[in-house]
Amino acid sequence: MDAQSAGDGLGASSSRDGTPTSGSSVLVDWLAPKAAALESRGLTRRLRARAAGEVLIDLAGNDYLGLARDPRVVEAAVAAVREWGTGATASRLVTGTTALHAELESELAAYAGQETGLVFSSGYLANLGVITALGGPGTLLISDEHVHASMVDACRLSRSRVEIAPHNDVEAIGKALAERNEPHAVVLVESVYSVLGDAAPLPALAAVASEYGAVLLVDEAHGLGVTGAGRGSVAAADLAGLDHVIVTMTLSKSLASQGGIVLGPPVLREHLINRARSFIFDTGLNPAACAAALAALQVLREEPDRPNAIHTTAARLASACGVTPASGAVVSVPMPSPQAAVRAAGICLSAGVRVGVFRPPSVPDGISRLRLTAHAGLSGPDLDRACEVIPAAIKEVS
Ligand SMILES: Cc1ncc(COP(=O)(O)O)c(C=O)c1O
Repeated sequence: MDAQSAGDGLGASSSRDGTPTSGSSVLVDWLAPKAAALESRGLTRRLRARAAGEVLIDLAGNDYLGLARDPRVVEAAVAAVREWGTGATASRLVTGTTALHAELESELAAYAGQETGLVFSSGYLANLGVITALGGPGTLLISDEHVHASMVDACRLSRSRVEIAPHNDVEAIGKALAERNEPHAVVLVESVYSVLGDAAPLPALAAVASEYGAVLLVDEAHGLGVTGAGRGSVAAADLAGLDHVIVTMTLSKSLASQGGIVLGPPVLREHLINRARSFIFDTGLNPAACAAALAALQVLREEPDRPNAIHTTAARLASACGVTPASGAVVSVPMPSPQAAVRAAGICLSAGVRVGVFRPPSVPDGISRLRLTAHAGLSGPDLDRACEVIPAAIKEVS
């Protein structure tokens, strides 16, 4: 294509010599109609920067155990910066593995009852890494319809055949496993679902996976620090350490840090070190994040009652909003429309209570929701206030 015809293709946004004309550009012409379409459906997302020192009752963040500002966790991160510097300096396979990464992997594996762990720089990348490393033409991936976007994206990247199973439908999963032609299969679920807040039937899933020679991958992003007295739902169901049950976790919720981990037998860890592209080609997790997660884990070991406060708070919030009690920290309140969800959240915010809003495409069933996260650190008066403000806001917009 010559310069002249390339210029013709630019349309109204550029002059014929390619210089941009005012008021229009290639990107504006391309993206503004998309933005307008989102806006008309009430689905525009906006960033809101938190101000330092802002005082709000927080039911939107995922600091479930209230450890993000715990002095023990903060000091551990600060000490790690002094000791190791501000970054990991390279990928894990080059210079990005420190003694803190190794310690975190063995501590977290031991805590969750697993043989080994491999730390990634986020939970998203942990899911991406393990699923693409196990996936490929000889592997069937069966995914619950409500799994997190990181698992959905991993399925898309994996080059595997993918079957989407109805939510928590063990029979459908069994059927897909029985009818497959692939030698290998992985079933993808969350222990506690991040949007609905309900739990997966793990014992039945592990049994059906075992019956058909498949692997069960459980994302414990919302289980760690919450279910099974903190150790997660896989440990609570006595499935930890089984050869065919593997786990991913994020360090960014209960452990008040950042990062992710894959837990399972040594043969899996070895395979991931050699095959998981989001491990190999990514800079290692910041050592300070490892130190914070280790310190939070230590608090969890020393204060095993901490997760109980999450459950009592979640139960109060669910009852105040008239919804089913949650299996973990996430209380999910269906709303009549995305616009109503956003308005209700706005009313709560002006009354000093921050709640989460989930709208399509973040909700697999298309139903917009308020998402309330129960925190162990919430004081009695703050919880009372939240239980007044949120139902009133829901009533006002419904
Ligand atoms: C179920 C689930 N898996 C994975 C992730 C991704 O974890 P991270 O935020 O560490 O990337 C999240 C977090 O939002 C999640 O809710």
